[in-house]
Amino acid sequence: MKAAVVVFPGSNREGDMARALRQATGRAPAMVWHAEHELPAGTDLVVLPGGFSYGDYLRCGAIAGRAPVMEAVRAHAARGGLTLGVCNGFQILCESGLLPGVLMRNAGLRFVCRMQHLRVERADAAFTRHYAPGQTIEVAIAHGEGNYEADDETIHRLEGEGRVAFRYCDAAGVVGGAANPNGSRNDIAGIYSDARNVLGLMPHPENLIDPLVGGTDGRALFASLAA
Ligand SMILES: NC(=O)CC[C@H](N)C(=O)O
Repeated sequence: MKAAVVVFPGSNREGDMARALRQATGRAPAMVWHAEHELPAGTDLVVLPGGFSYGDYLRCGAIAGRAPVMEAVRAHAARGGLTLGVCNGFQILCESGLLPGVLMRNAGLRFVCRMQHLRVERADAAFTRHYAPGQTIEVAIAHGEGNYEADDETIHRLEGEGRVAFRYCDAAGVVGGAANPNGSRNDIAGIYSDARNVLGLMPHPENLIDPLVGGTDGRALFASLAA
């Protein structure tokens, strides 16, 4: 597994992401600056990490979605290449058109930083095969604009095609209500592209890979990719 992590001005989770990838794959990912026009030859997995790319100006991910490197990321995804966007990376995937919908300001208009339970909606994608379908996991969230919104037709299509990857839930696995930290439609925490080779999610699995820092529920995502 050859992974590449794209770094934008203002990214801040690229180190955490690189560590999680190294733990799972046994090799350090390539770090690719946003101004590049190409990905390293033989890249299997492209990761857009979390952070505050371009200072979150305009709207989180809006400028990064148009960065020079995104042409190569788009071509990689179009070839069926695995592409993962976490938090700001999810926002960038939506802003670049690689995933439908948009991440708006959290419904409570506050930055939310806390532990959060998620329900794994399916475990047959390249990103989730080391989880069990319906499994409840606990990871971290840290975002100001995580409120997933799309038009009704898009939501129906995502639901109908089984493209919701993770939903916000409580410790018992119950979805909805106060367990939704940001107002996302249908409690959506992450979605797949139509071919399921692109995954965007707001929570941070890369921060839950070591018992020393609170848990290991994020590990299975990276183990799935490395398998
Ligand atoms: N941790 C992150 O990637 C944060 C994403 C974005 N800056 C937000 O606040 O919504």
